[in-house]
Amino acid sequence: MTTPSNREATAVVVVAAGSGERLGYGMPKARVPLGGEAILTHALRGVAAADVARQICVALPAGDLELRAICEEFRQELGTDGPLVTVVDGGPTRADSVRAALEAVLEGTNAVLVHDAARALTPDRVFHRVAVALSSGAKAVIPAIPVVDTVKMVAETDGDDAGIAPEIVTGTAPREQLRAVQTPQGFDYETLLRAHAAAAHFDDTQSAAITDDAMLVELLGVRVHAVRGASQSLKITTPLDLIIAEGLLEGPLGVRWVEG
Ligand SMILES: Nc1ccn([C@@H]2O[C@H](COP(=O)(O)OP(=O)(O)OP(=O)(O)O)[C@@H](O)[C@H]2O)c(=O)n1
Ligand SMILES: C[C@](O)(CO)[C@H](O)COP(=O)(O)O
Repeated sequence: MTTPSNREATAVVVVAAGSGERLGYGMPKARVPLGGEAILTHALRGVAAADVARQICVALPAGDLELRAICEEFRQELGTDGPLVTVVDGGPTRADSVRAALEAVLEGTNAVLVHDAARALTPDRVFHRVAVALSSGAKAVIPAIPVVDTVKMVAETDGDDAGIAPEIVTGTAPREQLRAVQTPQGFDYETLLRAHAAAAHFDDTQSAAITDDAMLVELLGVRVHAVRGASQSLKITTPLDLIIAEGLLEGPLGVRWVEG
């Protein structure tokens, strides 16, 4: 495997400030137990194991002392040799949380990987593919996997059809051109700062339409490269995802069963 060469100027931003509404545990998702430990602990271990950065900057729900304690325990677990772990208060949207963390990266940082804590089982090789592409000159890199379902566009049904079904199909997307996009997403630091600065002025509708960092960079006209992601990097969003993640951890081969 090619080794990323820019570790000393790289930071990984871990966004963990979400509320976890769809998971429905009544607590921030980063705190929800997975295999007996918090989702955030798994995510941080994955980032540290990949060893692509000198700093991990974690965005947490403001005032969440339990998650702060989890970060502190993780610092102790790493000891003095590991990356610097810093914590910031996240914001009301994912993009706000990313922005808050970007302001806290170390002087001299020129590359940032933005990672969802919710993708707690992301394997090293995905971090490496992203970091290597960045070191090779990309300004923006995302991990992506082929889409297995047929994807259609729909609209709310009106007129004569309204009594039949709530939605009507308006088109079918060409599946061979579609990819399901994951994190960590890697960026040239200045480019990502510029992209987020532009988005800070979006109205509520525009902000709601921003679902990842690469979209903001695309809006600047910067080329975004895609490397291979992994099914194992699933975003723990619903109760079913948590069951799958537990299964990955506890299965006979643990998380090692997975595809390349
Ligand atoms: N204001 C926010 C919202 C989301 N996130 C983070 O962004 C990642 C992806 O978000 P998602 O999976 O949607 O998490 P939640 O917002 O917690 O989920 P939900 O929408 O179900 O509440 C998660 O690691 C989440 O913690 C964040 O840091 N700050
Ligand atoms: C960034 C992301 O994980 C890429 O797939 C995803 O868009 C986050 O979406 P969410 O609705 O904030 O979970």
